[in-house]
Amino acid sequence: MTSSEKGILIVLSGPSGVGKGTVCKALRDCAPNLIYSVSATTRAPREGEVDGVNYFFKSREQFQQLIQDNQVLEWAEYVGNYYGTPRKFVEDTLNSGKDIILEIEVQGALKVKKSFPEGVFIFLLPPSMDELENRIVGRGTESQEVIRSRMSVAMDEIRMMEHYDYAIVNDHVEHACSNIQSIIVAEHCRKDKVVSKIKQWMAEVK
Ligand SMILES: Nc1nc2c(ncn2[C@@H]2O[C@H](COP(=O)(O)OP(=O)(O)O)[C@@H](O)[C@H]2O)c(=O)[nH]1
Ligand SMILES: Nc1ncnc2c1ncn2[C@@H]1O[C@H](COP(=O)(O)OP(=O)(O)O)[C@@H](O)[C@H]1O
Repeated sequence: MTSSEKGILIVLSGPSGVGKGTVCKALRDCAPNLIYSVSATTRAPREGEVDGVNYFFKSREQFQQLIQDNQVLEWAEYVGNYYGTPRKFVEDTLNSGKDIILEIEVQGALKVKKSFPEGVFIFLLPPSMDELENRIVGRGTESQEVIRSRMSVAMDEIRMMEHYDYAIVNDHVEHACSNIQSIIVAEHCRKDKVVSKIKQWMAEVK
């Protein structure tokens, strides 16, 4: 790949508890070249979460400063907290020709679509709403009240699925993972991705 070829920007969304984090973790094995964007958030860290690895944990004031300094590509408020994608890391990764995945909620994804219409937008669905609730309760990281809010947001999020290019049901993590991998492979085979290379060959033949 020449350095003039940009990487692919992949956006993965889906309701809380559907398994986005679990699938992304599994993707690290099956798609080792994929780069992960680490978001900034004002949400408190969950047990085991590490600053700079899972999120950059910020105060509300620090987050507002990031917005003011134009350092986030997009940001959104989700169930009382701010979440945003650091801009520079995404741009540098794409410019270096590497693919990057953003695991972000729907409002943010729609903002990214405006600035990166060529991005690939994937929505992760639960096998059923009951299973979604089982997963979010089973994870044991949120209070009953937060779970209720997240379940009600989930319905609105699923309605926004029409804005995405692909929908994947996370029945089994391995299936979801290999489907995402197949999408990435297919996107690399898009003719507009290879057309510049072909033009170069043609010019050399002349
Ligand atoms: N817009 C936006 N959403 C984000 C970002 N980072 C994470 N999110 C989303 O914020 C929502 C809440 O994330 P989190 O509190 O980690 O809960 P979880 O999805 O249940 O693990 C999820 O839908 C994430 O995909 C970001 O940088 N921007
Ligand atoms: N395909 C799956 N089958 C069963 N459980 C799953 C599956 N994917 C994820 N889970 C479980 O669901 C819970 C929520 O997953 P998580 O990755 O934290 O979701 P999200 O990041 O979308 O909020 C976790 O306990 C996880 O182990």
